[in-house]
Amino acid sequence: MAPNPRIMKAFAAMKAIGLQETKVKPVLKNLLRLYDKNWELIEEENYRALADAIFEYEDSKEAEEKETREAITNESEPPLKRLRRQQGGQASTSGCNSSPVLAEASLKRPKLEKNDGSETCCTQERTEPMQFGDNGVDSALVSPMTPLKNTGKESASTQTCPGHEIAGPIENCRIDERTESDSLSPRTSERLRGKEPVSLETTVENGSSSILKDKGKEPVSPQIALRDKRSPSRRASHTVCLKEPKIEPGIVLLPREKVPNQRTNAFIEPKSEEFTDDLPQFEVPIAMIHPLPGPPRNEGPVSMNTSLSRNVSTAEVNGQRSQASPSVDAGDEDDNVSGKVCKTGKEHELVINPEESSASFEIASSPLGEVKISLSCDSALGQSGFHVPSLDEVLKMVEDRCLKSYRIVEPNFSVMNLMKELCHCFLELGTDSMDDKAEDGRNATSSLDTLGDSSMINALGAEESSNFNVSLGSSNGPGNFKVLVPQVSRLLAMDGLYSLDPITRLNQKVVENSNTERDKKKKEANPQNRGNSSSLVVVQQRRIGDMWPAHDVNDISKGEERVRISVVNEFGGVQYPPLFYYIPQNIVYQSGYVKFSLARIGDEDCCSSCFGDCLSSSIPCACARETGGEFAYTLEGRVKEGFLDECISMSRDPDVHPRRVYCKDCPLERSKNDELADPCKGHLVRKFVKECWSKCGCNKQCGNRVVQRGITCNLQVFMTSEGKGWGLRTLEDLPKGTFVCEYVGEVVTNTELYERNMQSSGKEKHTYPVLLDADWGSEGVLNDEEALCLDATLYGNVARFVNHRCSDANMVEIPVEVETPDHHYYHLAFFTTRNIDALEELTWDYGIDFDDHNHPVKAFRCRCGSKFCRDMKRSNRGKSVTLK
Ligand SMILES: C[S@@+](CC[C@H](N)C(=O)[O-])C[C@H]1O[C@@H](n2cnc3c(N)ncnc32)[C@H](O)[C@@H]1O
Repeated sequence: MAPNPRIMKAFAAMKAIGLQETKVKPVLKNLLRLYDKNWELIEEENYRALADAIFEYEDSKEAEEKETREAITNESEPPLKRLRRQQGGQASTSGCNSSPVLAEASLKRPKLEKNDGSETCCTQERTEPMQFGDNGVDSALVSPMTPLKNTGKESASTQTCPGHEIAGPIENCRIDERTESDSLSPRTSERLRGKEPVSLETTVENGSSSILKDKGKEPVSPQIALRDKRSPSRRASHTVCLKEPKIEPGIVLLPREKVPNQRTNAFIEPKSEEFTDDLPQFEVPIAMIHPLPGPPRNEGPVSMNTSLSRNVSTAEVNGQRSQASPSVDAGDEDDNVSGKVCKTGKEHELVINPEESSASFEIASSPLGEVKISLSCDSALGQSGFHVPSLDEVLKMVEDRCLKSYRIVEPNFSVMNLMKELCHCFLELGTDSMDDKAEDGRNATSSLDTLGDSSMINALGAEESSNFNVSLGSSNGPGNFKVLVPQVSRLLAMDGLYSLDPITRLNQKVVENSNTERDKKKKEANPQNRGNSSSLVVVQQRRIGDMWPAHDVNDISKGEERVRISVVNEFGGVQYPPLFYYIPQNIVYQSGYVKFSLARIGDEDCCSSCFGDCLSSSIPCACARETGGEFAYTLEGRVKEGFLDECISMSRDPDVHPRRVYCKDCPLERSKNDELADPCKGHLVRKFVKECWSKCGCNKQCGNRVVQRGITCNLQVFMTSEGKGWGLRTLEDLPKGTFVCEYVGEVVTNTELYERNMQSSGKEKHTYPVLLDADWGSEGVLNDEEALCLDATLYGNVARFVNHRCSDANMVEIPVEVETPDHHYYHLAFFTTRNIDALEELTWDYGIDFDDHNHPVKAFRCRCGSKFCRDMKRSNRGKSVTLK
């Protein structure tokens, strides 16, 4: 590609004032991005903006280096940046302390467009550093702006793209990682869409972005679509071979236009940021959460028409104004309502007499929002042998009756929730504006103590205001059912959360005992162990605009998995994750080409003559071909150590794995800066596991069918303490190599993902797309309509809660072939990288390069707590704070 004359001019201008290209290039890149490639702004006043920016950058870099030096001196430890370079593959797997770090979303956009132009991609095994550079921009490889992008694991030159030197047909330089296995049994060459599997041709259209991942420590994979903003005459054609399947979760593909500030940040990023332990607003749901409309006000046998201004409330029963209950104090004449003013004069009470004259129903709230419900029923009076039944019994019976009588289809319906709903409605109706305290609502804490102190006074007292108490009346009196709800802010409705999480209280105990009573913790944390009180603790989350399914905190999978997966927040605040639909298997959204058919599975890709369990056969069947003629799984259903270790090493220390594909013009790099793209850093050739499937003769329990049988571990979604938002943990000890879960989501094309991101606000804190790029290098030309991603934002499984951990994550992702030998679509499965104790958080390395300041959008600030954390500034800040 001919050097851009404007770039050359800029370099020349800067050279004239003593600034070398190496310093100029990264800053220029960012400036171009910042100014949307408006060269005029850069060229103005003899490149003043550029010069200023370079000096500013130099200053901030100097300050940062100073800070780092100080931290190193203080701690007698090598800088984490170095650790990252040197120890990526030797990460410790235990004893990681959690230094809190802030999080932020990392946003990218995919667009790989097909090009029928020149072949610009090559794939090859790289052992020698190769030189690059014909356009005067290669100096970026050693740019100060990206000191760690090249990681030190390999010299700058080793990352340079050979493409400029390697001409000729792609076939000549492409590598097929399945050579060995193919020699055992020819791999099907059939390709979806009828394309020859010889090259991946991608037209990267300028003026837009595309990024997926740049681990910094390893090659990157393209995740970004490139939208054409250029004139056709300026389009560049690039053929790209991609073979690096490192998946990028937590990276969402967003149009650059939506993140102008982040672009700005990227430019000035080298300055350290203020450390704060404030929790980021993780609870901002991924999906738009609208304020809930008030629940139906005129439904059911009792219609309440309340008009609450200050202490005023009225009630009608079946259209008639209610009679004051015996408890009503008629002294509230000023308000001219039938209601009670308590001694404090600050409570109002709504009294409804059901049709039975002998029953009364009371609901009251204090100015602080505490709500009391009291149902008095004297029909038992005079009946001999009356005893007070247990609350559980009563609730169960009522629920059974309600389910039958009112044809309630929601299996998680509970009276307690009904009562809570009542309280919420009362609060909602009695409050002027829902908007004022929307934020507070996120922090509202509540819990359920079904057997706790029944004293209404205590329950309403300030100290106890976070308890939810239920009690029955005295044994010799009428059944008097009282539900006290403290300040459960109606504002929780903003998040669709009626936050009466019963598990919270149990788990508060877990926290208290965290160091000493692990077994007890396990028991308490697992709602499956909580005996028959579970009927009380199913919390029904309200629907948002009728669009969203409620979460069931006892089992977020709602029975879709073989095990229940509970949800807990031990810290109060929002009790439920953002709403999404739980799906146990990937589902195609619309255009993704995922076609399974038996006809596509050749004899060499299945074991039709097998019977029972393939693993028990002395000769491995055809399904072991993909893994070199040996099954990847042990008889216990774990990934074999050797295979696993190789996958782990590939993830942690990719540089020791030379098998890569290199793009001549890497779309990922172009996505960062399409005019001054860095050379491709190479894409790892990944190892697949192949499982038996329907065309195989074995049975479902065959040892070579692990991922397809789904989750079997006891898992729990929990609120992390480090500020990473929700996370996933195990409730049982897991040996190394255990399959935990698959990353499940909607199968979307890059184009669809791009379109989604165009519509997103760009403010999402958590992001959930992952690229299925593990086999791109062998797929020939993939354009955006063909390249697939998994998006777990709206539809997903528990894997969407797995947080990132730098380098020493306790899970690794392995691509798994199940239904189709074509690796265009595959399953992404998580296996443990070591023995994991119950209650440990499950993590995986997203492969984010936190130092890549060239990214148009910054990654979240990492709070992984690993001593190998690659988010340098975050880590250093954490340390300096610790030292104080
Ligand atoms: C796939 S989601 C993981 C679940 C997420 N924590 C939640 O609450 O839904 C990825 C997002 O989690 C957050 N996250 C994951 N790992 C993190 C880490 N080590 N530090 C800070 N935030 C993290 C980031 O916001 C990221 O975009």
